[in-house]
Amino acid sequence: MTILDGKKVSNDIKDEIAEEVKKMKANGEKVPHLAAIIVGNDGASLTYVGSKVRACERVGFESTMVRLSNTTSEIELLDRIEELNNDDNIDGFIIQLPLPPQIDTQKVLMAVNPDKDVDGFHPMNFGKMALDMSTFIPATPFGILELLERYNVSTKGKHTVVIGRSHIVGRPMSILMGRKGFPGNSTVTLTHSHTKNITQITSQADIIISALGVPNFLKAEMVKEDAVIIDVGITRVADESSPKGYVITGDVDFENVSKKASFITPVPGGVGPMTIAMLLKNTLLARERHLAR
Ligand SMILES: Nc1nc(=O)c2c([nH]1)NC[C@@H]1CN(c3ccc(C(=O)N[C@@H](CCC(=O)O)C(=O)O)cc3)C=[N+]21
Repeated sequence: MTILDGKKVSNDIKDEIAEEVKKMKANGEKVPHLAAIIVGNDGASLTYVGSKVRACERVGFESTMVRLSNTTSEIELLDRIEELNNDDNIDGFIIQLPLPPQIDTQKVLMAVNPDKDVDGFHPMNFGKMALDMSTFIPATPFGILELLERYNVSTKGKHTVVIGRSHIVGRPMSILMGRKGFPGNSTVTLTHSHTKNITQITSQADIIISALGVPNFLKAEMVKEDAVIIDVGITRVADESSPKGYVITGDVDFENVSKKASFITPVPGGVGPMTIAMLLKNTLLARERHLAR
């Protein structure tokens, strides 16, 4: 069994990006600048955006965090997006999800200039991804592909089962694993809340990508020997014995499933850190595209 060490790989990627930034600086070029809009005070969202800002500092990017109150109207948010779209200093930006209920998420994501959409959530970029055109690939799926690639995990002709059809993980992942090339060429099954007899499906899988958000959902009885297990779940479970008062728990019963797996991602230290590294990678790409405009 091999642990797919997202923490380590993400650090390697950050080092590679930092090298690129050094070269840009040596050439007198402006460094990439990422902005993040965060609406409200959700603890987990603030933690993630904080990690993104710190990651920018580490690789030498500029970053801007735009904090808006929980009562922000859709119009106000659209105005802020327009400002970032028109701000020549900003190469790329993200709107941290989820958004409060008074805001129509799809409408907001459609307002982002596709050339600055480093999350890859705009329908134009999602469509390009589905059509194998060059674009921003959403950071979490992109991170999973990168992990599979760097550990040379074989995907061709394998049966990949994706659990969860969210717009940011499950749906794009199901498209990407079935694309031509590596990592891809998989036969994909997308499962969700209406799937019947999920164990029958997961136990046939060569690769399982679980993006459900139900702690310890995937049990050893549900996976076959030597399966590849990618755990995208990151649920905070209350735990008074830990310093933060909670522990981050994945979708996978790691202790038991890891005994059967050929490769497995841990939580924390697996897919999460990769997400942040790939957001930086997309920002670097956005800087290059910006220069080309
Ligand atoms: N517009 C938008 N883009 C996103 O990419 C986005 C988002 N909204 N909303 C929420 C999800 C979630 N997400 C994570 C990023 C890093 C970790 C991460 O670094 N996790 C650490 C643990 C972090 C901790 O201690 O809380 C780990 O798994 O090792 C997790 C989750 C990005 N998301």
